[in-house]
Amino acid sequence: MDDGVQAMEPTSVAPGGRASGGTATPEARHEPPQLSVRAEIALSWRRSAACGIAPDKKAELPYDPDFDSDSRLLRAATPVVDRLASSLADTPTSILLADRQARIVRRWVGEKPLYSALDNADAAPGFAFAEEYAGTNGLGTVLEEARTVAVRGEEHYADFLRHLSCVGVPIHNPVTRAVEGVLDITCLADDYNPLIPALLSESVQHIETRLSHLSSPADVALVEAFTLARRRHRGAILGLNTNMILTNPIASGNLTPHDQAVLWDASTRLARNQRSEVSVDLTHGRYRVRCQPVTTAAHHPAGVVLYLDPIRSRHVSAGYPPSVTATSTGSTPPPGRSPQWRRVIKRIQEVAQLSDPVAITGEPGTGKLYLAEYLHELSSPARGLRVFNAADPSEAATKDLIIRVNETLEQGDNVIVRRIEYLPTQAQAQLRALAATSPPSAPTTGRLIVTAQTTSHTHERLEQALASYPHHLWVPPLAQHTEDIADLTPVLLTQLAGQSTAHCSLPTLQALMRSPWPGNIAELRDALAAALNASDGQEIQPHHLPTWVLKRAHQRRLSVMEQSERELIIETLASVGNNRTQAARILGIGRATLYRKIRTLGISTAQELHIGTPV
Ligand SMILES: Nc1ncnc2c1ncn2[C@@H]1O[C@H](COP(=O)(O)OP(=O)(O)OP(=O)(O)O)[C@@H](O)[C@H]1O
Repeated sequence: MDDGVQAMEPTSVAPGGRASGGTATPEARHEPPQLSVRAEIALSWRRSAACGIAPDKKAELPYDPDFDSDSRLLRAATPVVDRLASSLADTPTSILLADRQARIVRRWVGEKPLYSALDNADAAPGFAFAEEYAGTNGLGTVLEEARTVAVRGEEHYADFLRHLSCVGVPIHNPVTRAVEGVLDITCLADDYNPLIPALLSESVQHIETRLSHLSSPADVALVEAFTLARRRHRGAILGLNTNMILTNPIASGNLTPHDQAVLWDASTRLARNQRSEVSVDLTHGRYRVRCQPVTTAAHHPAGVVLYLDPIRSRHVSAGYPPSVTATSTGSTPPPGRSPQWRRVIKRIQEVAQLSDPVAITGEPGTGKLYLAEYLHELSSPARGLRVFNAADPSEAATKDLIIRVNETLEQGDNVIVRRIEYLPTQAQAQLRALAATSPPSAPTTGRLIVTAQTTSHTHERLEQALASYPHHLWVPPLAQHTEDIADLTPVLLTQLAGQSTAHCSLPTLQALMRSPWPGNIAELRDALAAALNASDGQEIQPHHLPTWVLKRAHQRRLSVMEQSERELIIETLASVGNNRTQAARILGIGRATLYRKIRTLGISTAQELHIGTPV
């Protein structure tokens, strides 16, 4: 009988030491014969093996019971599945509803004995069955394949699921066509009924219709505008709002998540400056970006459609002038492609051709030392480099410091003196005098570079001292070049993790770009260090970021009242591990009110707290 599952040619396979077909035994699984399994199962086994899943060990599935019980998926699915469940009551079947992370958000169980079979397999609300944790199964594999999949008994990759058979059907968002979740029927392995897929498909159709009625007017307006734009424009197009990102094939093939974050930032700046066009450097070159704001029928903002047209090829414009590329100097330019940052790099590049002393100033943590070291590498990499810190009490004996700086310069090594604002006026004058006596004409003498923290309150004497250096470079605060955060984060994460496996998801980058960063790059680095710690070292999601970052990263100007309410909610959620039931109780409001506030105060729209799917 046609069971509604796409027919597949059998394949001979034994992935991960896994035997196949209905004859596998625990022993045979370790020394498997090459048997035939359906191709989709074989593929899934290969993925499971590649994830390092041990078939004979019970998987440690991620467990998070604190999901949004009022999510759009649950609201759309519950009445439909209630009806299906009542028609299946007293049958040996259960129905599972999972979100797009393959986490079970609700289950309906027919006959009572099935409870223990499901519980033994952790098939209960809160547990996530993504393939990377659970191996081949009727939830995670459906999400991987984005289509209906049946997994019968021994087709499961892991032993702890082999007493069950299941079929999962993906639930698509009718507006975006993205998969929103999975509806699954699970039964004991021998109770599999080939009618199940058809039964599920019908229910899923009803759920999708209900989802379309629940879609936000903003999402519907954006999808409509994007669909229209697709027909008219041959190049890359993006549709963006805080809930979703839509791309045509040219855009999805060419844009990295970083590019998407850069474009998101560009569109925000365009809106702020009421401009409609900007040039942006992306991974594959420079693009002219035109921005079309989209509104709902009621004239509320719904997002933007961005049209991208290439200006030059990657070879000409790599975001940096060719003369500062890694190959020309042996050093990598500090990351960033904003006009402000490029100006800094260009100045360093110019100054690197000379050997005069240089003063680098800026707010705390803007990367002055990093740039000073880069200047050293660009100008005279063969020389040694010594860094002195005037703020360090152990180096504060200024007389010694001046002597040691002098000696080092005379030896021909370059010197960086950090935080010279800590030096007494007289010592600053001595340092300046040293600078004056290390002339460009003395090729054997090292180069002096000083850095100082300056703010709007910087003392006039320090200003004068700095002005007397032949070259004075000012480093802009990070708030003035937040678009560079997309380029900075991978470099900072590599600095922190020692390797480049970790990366930020787009919502995380969006949250980072919305933050004001009074402590500049040093503070961004601290935030990423904390996030890295909280994550699994792979993908950093907004909920991994420290709450102080999230608190600042609001999207719209809130009133003072709203702002303090927002902070209170974030703090309360953080204090109870993001458990919304507890948070609502502490705050003395109902859960539904809390969800509404989370949404209206812009806490969850970028999944900042990982407290459910944005709606
Ligand atoms: N452009 C950059 N790219 C990558 N990492 C950077 C960059 N700028 C700064 N960092 C990192 O950020 C941290 C702070 O930078 P740095 O010490 O250079 O700041 P600073 O302005 O000299 O600080 P201070 O104001 O305390 O003197 C360092 O860990 C540094 O490695």
